[in-house]
Amino acid sequence: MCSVINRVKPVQRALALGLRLRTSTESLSCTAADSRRFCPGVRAVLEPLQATSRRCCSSMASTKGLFFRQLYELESTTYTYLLADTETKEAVIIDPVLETIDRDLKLIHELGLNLKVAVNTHCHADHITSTGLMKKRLVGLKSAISKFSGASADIQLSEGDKIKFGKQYLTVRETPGHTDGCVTLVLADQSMAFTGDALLIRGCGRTDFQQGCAKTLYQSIHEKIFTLPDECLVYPAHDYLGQTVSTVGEERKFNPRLTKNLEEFVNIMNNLNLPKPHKIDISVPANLVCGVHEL
Ligand SMILES: N[C@@H](CCC(=O)N[C@@H](CSS)C(=O)NCC(=O)O)C(=O)O
Ligand SMILES: [Fe+2]
Repeated sequence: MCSVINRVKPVQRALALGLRLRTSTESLSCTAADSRRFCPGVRAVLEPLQATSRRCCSSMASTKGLFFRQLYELESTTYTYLLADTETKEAVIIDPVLETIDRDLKLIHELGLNLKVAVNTHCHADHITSTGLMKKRLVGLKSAISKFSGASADIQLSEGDKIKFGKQYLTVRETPGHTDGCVTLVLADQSMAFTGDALLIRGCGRTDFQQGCAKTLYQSIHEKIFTLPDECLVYPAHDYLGQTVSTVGEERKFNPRLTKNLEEFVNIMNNLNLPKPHKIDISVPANLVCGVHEL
């Protein structure tokens, strides 16, 4: 019994801290097999942890028929997400970065995917999107961004729109506050939310440029993201501490900014005193035209 408790406690600690667990097969599979032999009290602790571990693997999908991959761009610390219908091979890419276009297109080609839409969660200030260049390289690809972003794209998104790929789709939830044109993209079964720079893991997007507004961001996150199921996985556009994924439940409980009341939140956001993103002056104008100067 003691040795079992000793194995469970680090897992609980890791979950409480929001750290990524290794996959169930690596860290919990033997205990899953063993768990049937444990007393009900131990099983009650262990089994939800095994389920969470399976769900929290940052690059796997638990939705049937969904391919999912989290990709990373080193310089701007950006996460790009590739999702596809495993049957039809239709795919969507979220927040692709210019520097990693060759890597992303190679992967799409190797996997035999038919990329339908390249979507930006907002007009990024810290890096240049690859959506415009991708359109030049992939026939039929459409770019998408919020109609409130001020940026040009083939598809101007607004609240409730669906981005379809095969039998799967993402629903658009407008989550302004970091910028006017920020959207969160939610998978049909609400198991995953791509929050851009609105909600970050244990943080949130800054509100001191690009029409940022702390009050608006607070309302967006509480009304449009924290109303999703607790188990919904949160995939942000950036993480500066190496964290890859969180959940709505975790962020509701542990996010040091969003657990405050509105007044305290506004005060925190108005006193972040962050330096401007070093590429802001080239990124914003470029991203207003999908990262290229003619579409
Ligand atoms: N050092 C980076 C920029 C870092 C930064 O400002 N990140 C933004 C998201 S990208 S617009 C942000 O909202 N950060 C919130 C925070 O609390 O860190 C660079 O020079 O590019
Ligand atoms: Fe941003």
